Amino acid sequence: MQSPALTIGTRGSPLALYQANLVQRLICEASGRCAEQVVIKVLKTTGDTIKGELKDFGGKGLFTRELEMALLDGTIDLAVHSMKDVPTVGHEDLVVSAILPRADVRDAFISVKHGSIDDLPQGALIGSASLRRRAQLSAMRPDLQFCLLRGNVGTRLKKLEAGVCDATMLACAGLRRLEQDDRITQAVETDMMLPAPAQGAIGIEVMRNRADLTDVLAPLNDRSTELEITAERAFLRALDGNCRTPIAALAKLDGEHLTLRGEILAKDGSLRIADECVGPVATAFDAYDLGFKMGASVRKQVGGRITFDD
Ligand SMILES: NCc1[nH]cc(CCC(=O)O)c1CC(=O)O
Repeated sequence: MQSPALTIGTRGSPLALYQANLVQRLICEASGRCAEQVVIKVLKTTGDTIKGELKDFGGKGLFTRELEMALLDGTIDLAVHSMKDVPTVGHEDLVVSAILPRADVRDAFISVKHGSIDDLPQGALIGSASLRRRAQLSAMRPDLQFCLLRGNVGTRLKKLEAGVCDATMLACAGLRRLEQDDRITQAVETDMMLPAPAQGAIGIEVMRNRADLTDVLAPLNDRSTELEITAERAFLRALDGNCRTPIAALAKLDGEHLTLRGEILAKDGSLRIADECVGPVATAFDAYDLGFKMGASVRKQVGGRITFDD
């Protein structure tokens, strides 16, 4: 008997569409379904229609909320997300049930005139809406100035070329997926700039009660990436639920051991508290525990020195 068609919900940006197409292809390969049995449905999300600063719109779940509503009302069977955009506290009826192998986790520095962050002239203008990137750059270079550079990756690169700002920062992973990685001026090493929790990872969210999808999705899950981003997101969860605080985290699984690095910064970069820990991790629970404990410990170290908006 032929199984009913599965519907993948996605945002309409080129990056989201690429990611949905990738998931469609992987599901077909793993389950032997043909492409007609796995259809892609494009949904508009709030994050795609607003123009101002993300944090002014209650940043939480901006890019994922509509897809989650569509999962809950049965419009779609699977939602494909950049895990970086997925809030750490989710709906109780939903679950992220597969994480694809992670791409390049680094941030990319992109500029027409300047070869690297270190080469930027005094007072250079950086186009970025990301609180984390602004804070990290300010910590390195307090002279830098910032402006908003919103829109999808293509739009941002066009604005940069038009001279709206001196440089911008984007995730290497997204640029690679859009075959725009030849635009990367400097792939910034993670010891210079720690990425956002879950940067570079794609996740597939479904209704928790869809046991029928377990067999379809299990082959797509990458265990190392799953454990790494679980620790990173637990660190984030212990510190902030609103994506209004500059927080970075990166975990690396090496055999049975997970190394987690994390940091929180004041928005203007004037204070940066970083931590690192290593522990044996066999399950996602272990990874969560390790991340959450480090987050709680950093929260203590912060004391009252950084304002949390939650
Ligand atoms: N917040 C937008 C967003 N969500 C995921 C990515 C890139 C791909 C990824 O990190 O998986 C981007 C753009 C960017 O930061 O450059």
